[in-house]
Amino acid sequence: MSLNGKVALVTGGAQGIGRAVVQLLLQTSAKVAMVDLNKACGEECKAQLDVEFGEGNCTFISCDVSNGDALRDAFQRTVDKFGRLDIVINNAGINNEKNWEKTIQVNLTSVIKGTYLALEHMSKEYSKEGGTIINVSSMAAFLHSPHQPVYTATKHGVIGFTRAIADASSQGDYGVRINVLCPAFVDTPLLHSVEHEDNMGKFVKFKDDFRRSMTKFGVLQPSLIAEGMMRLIMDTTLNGAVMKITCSKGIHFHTYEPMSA
Ligand SMILES: NC(=O)c1ccc[n+]([C@@H]2O[C@H](COP(=O)([O-])OP(=O)(O)OC[C@H]3O[C@@H](n4cnc5c(N)ncnc54)[C@H](O)[C@@H]3O)[C@@H](O)[C@H]2O)c1
Ligand SMILES: CCCCC[C@H](O)/C=C/C=C\C=C\C=C\[C@@H](O)[C@@H](O)CCCC(=O)O
Repeated sequence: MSLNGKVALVTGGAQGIGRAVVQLLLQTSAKVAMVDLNKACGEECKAQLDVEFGEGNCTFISCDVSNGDALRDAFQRTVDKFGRLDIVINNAGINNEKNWEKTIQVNLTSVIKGTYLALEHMSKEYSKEGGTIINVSSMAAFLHSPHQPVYTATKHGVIGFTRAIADASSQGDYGVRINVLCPAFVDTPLLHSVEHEDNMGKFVKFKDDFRRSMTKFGVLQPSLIAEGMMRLIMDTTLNGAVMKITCSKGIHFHTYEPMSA
């Protein structure tokens, strides 16, 4: 399994799930642009990856994905540095029910913008060579919690948008496969943010419910989510697929009823 000659851009790549996929992409010989808001974490992560994989394979771009101009610039800088773009993972996400408008901006609006920018750089519509996009949703889109109403809404939105744009890609012959990934609970710093009133506002009172769900359903490691992403990247038959990753069923796919009149 090699991605030699391929270039990937991963948002939220400095930590958690994003970091695990950056690592796996480098292991499979892709060049990677790690796009993240957290400059200190991003620079430290890049320094470690340079030691492990050699300089010149990974670049860190400091960027807030909710700033449209900065996100556009991050895509351009990736192509300027590595000469092309083949894989885009719109992964950056937050969990903030207090500043819920920001949650919509980061988790949904930026995923939509990231998808459109990816298409500008990869779609045959723009005379490019094709590629693949993964948008990160959550099992919260299937098993909601009273603790995270707006987070849940954004993750539903990511699935709806991704399935529709994937259809547009296949019908419009864009040459770009676009899929969505829904992890259950994953052991990352984000998961621990559910404990805090600064993030959760009045919904913090449901944190015991949330903790019970974590105990019931278990907590996954980021490396398994990266493995799921690699499958979405490699399997050229997949477009508009909704991959779920849970402790009970591992990596599997959601099935939808065919539409009837
Ligand atoms: N951890 C879980 O249990 C879990 C479960 C399902 C889905 N997810 C989703 O997976 C994705 C990654 O989450 P994680 O658990 O790795 O979180 P994390 O907080 O560990 O990492 C997220 C990364 O995104 C970056 N980021 C946040 N806001 C940003 C912004 N505006 N611009 C650029 N970068 C930004 C952070 O700096 C961080 O490096 C998110 O979309 C999240 O909703 C997480
Ligand atoms: C701040 C981060 C929040 C993360 C939210 C997280 O993604 C929410 C997960 C919610 C539920 C997970 C449930 C997992 C259940 C499975 O083990 C299984 O029982 C259900 C399988 C259903 C299916 O795959 O069809």
